[in-house]
Amino acid sequence: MNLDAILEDGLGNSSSSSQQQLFSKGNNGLERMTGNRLLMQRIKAFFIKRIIYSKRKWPLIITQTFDFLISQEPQLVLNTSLFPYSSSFMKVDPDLESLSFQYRSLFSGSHEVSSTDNMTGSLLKAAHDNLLHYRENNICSAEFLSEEEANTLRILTQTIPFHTLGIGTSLVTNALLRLATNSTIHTITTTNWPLPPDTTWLFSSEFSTSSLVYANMMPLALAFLSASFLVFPLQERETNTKQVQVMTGAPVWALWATTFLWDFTTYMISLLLIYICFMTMDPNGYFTKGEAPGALFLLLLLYGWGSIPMAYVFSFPFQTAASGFAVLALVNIVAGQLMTVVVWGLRMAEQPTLTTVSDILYWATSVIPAYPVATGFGHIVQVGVHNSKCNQFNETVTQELCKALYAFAQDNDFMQCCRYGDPPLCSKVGTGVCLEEWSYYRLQQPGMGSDLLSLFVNGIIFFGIIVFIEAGAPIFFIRLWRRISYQDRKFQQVKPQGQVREVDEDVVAEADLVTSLMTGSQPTANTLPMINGSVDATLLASMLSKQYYGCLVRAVDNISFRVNRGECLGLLGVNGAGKTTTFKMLTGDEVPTAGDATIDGLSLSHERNKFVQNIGYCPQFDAFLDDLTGVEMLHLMGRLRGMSEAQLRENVNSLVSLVGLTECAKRPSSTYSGGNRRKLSTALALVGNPPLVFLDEPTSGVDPVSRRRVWTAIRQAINNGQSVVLTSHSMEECEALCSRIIIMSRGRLRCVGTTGHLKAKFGQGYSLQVKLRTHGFTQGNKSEDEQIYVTKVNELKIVINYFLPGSTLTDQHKGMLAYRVPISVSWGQLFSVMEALKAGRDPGAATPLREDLPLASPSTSIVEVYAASDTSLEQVFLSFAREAAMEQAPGVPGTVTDNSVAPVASSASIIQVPGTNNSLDMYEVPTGNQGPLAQGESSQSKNQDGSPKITEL
Ligand SMILES: Nc1ncnc2c1ncn2[C@@H]1O[C@H](COP(=O)(O)OP(=O)(O)OP(=O)(O)O)[C@@H](O)[C@H]1O
Repeated sequence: MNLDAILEDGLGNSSSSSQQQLFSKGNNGLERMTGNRLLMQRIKAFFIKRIIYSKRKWPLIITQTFDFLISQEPQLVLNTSLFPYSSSFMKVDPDLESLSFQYRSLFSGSHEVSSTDNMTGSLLKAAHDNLLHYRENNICSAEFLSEEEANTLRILTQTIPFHTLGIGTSLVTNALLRLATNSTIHTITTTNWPLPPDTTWLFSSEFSTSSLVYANMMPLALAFLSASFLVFPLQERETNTKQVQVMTGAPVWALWATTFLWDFTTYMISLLLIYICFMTMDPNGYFTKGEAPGALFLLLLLYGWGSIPMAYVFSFPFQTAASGFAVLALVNIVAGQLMTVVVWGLRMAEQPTLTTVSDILYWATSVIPAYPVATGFGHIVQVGVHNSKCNQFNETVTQELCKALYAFAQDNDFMQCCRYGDPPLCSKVGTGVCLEEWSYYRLQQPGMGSDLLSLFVNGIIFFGIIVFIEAGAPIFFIRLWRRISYQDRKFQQVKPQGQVREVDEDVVAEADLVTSLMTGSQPTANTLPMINGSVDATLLASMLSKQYYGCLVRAVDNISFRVNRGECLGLLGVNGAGKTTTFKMLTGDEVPTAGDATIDGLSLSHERNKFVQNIGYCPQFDAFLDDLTGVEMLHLMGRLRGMSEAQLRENVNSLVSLVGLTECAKRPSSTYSGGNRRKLSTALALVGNPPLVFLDEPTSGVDPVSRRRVWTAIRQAINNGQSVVLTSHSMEECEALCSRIIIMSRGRLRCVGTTGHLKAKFGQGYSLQVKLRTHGFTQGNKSEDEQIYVTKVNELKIVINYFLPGSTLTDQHKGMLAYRVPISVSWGQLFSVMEALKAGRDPGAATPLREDLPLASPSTSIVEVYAASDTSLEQVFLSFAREAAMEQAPGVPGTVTDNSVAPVASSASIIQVPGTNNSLDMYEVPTGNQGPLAQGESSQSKNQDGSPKITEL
């Protein structure tokens, strides 16, 4: 089976009858793997994910692998050919004509040398004539001066172009060589080659500039390589993909272990390439002689062990891969380059205080792997330099040299290398010290033992930090801090914002029921009507609250509810009501400030991991890896949930066709439209049939046809016995799917019950929507039209209140009025009044005529069209939303936005209407913007039967 087949289908049809005992009958009739087989399947799923990701992200992998090559520098030969057109001057005293002749012979072709008696004058004139040409082409001039004591050869070089000093020196030395040999055959070539430098320092000092160069250049390359390992875990965390994977019950250590193994394997490829380069391109032999190759390999290996988990730790605090990568690369560069120079510089000063500071900095910076690897490179070079001091010449030359030095210069350092003779020659000289080779691994500097140890410890520390974070230690410390700092008590004292509302009796009864189910106590009389037979609840959420750090208001305030088995519970509320926060607490993403929840007895606060394993979660923002296709993501989640390959294929295929993803299922999800991404998120929550499914706005942005397909998938899950909690801003969706609904407002539960119950309780009567004509009353006079519109709207309100007694204005915009009409008004009455108004007729034709009414005079009707319907869930929802808006800004009408219309009185307004018998009638018009009818009507505005109060004067 090829790789693609494995990637798509997993390990193929490996389940056989003999393996059946490895499965357990899970929820909803699906068999789930258990024990080691499940663990192996999950590890396999994680690896497949990384293979696919790496396959799609090949540019990143290539960059990771070849990143170190950026540090290679070519060598540069310094001669006049670097400047195509040079012109310079030469001043020659008569005694040095022959030398100057040789000098001039080094210039040919486009290079020009002019003789002068006044060098300064000539240079100034050249600069004055053409400054640009002077700066860029007058690279070096020379003076050959014959003076009394000695002849002087002076070179005057430009400072702006690079390498002029080197070129000038090369010209002069070659002129001298030609003069000395009287031939043009021999030349001295001058090169500039920053890495590696020449070897003249070999005998001068233990400290080598070359080792500093290595210590600086290699970490630069490695800084980016190791920082790149942060990208994948950060993406997984940031997109919530990690959370949904862990919620399947897959052990988080397996996730990290597979991530590390994969990254380390990738790193090993880079390591081997770096290693081969060192072994093949090492002219000085620092890394190829003796123990050096082994030491280098170990250093690079341990750098991977230390730096990869450090990248993982850095993936936690950042929100985007770009910022995390940049900061980590910077930290690596500062530790690996800047600190190396600082520590070595302080040590070079050879002052006790500075040496102590340098030692402290050395150990402090060693916690960042970039530093020990940098010093490790330096130490390899230093030890190599030390060990090869005596290997500069072959045996014969060394012995001859030693004899000569022993005779004439016993204090020469090279005497340390004279180890032949008995006793060895080196032991007989004044210093009495024979050079001993150092081990690369010794702990004493410049051995690299301490560097290797630091890297090893780094790995353990960073893995320890990951374990610490994943074990929930931060949560533990947050709770501890809350307890120590009395935050819990302060939380209890926080008063809910806005006015304190009466709590609905159903909400109280639901909370009582949850408490009695959680504690096993007897249900109270309140709850008995809610228990229709026995209660079989999957989820119980009890007194959950969340107060975000630094916020005065609780995002969720003491809510209790249950979700029955095989039930779809709708969680409704306006933006910011606290729905997502509720989901986040129940999925372990946020820690509740107070309260607890259980799923089949597993407690959120005590068994968080086991609790969340039962949940399939479709978060508000899509949680999947964009580089994987829909099918690959579904396979990943199914495998993590322990499905066998055969069941998985079937389940995935059916979900893909159910939600309508067939066309794009095999494309990377980065190419999906917004609606298709939501469909995939829903399918991911449903795959593997988890017992409880949280769907946070699953169909936002999904077209109406596809939405119904998603509904079918959700209904199928409910029919399977799965429980679903759904948030949606589509009331149609909630009515179609949910058997019970809870409405949240400003963090609190406002009502709970079946849709029928909520409509009956909070939405009595009908809803009437009237679309108004806003112009066309005059012959195009806009301001007159406006005035007539305002008058007519006010008249219409009076008429509706009169002919449809008890109607309440619930909403008003320019061009629209919305009323709630009580049941006491019959459908027939409603339609005949509205039809008359629409036709511009007097509604008196349908009811006893009152000639004094303002609309009785014939004119163009303001009613363009109207619609009347039974109260919908949306209207119940809107009434709560309006109530919340009014609470937020008391005194400001919730949704009345039509400033052109005279505002509806805040409690009741009195409008005078001319009467037929010269008497004045006064109508009290009830205010719009009231809460749900069940919360009580204004006694001022209504009679007891609900009709408008009319007072005749
Ligand atoms: N991380 C946070 N820090 C501080 N406040 C937050 C945080 N997350 C949410 N909130 C606040 O908590 C309240 C509830 O937010 P939440 O996202 O739960 O609402 P919601 O009902 O899901 O809204 P929507 O329908 O827009 O998704 C809001 O006032 C929000 O500003």
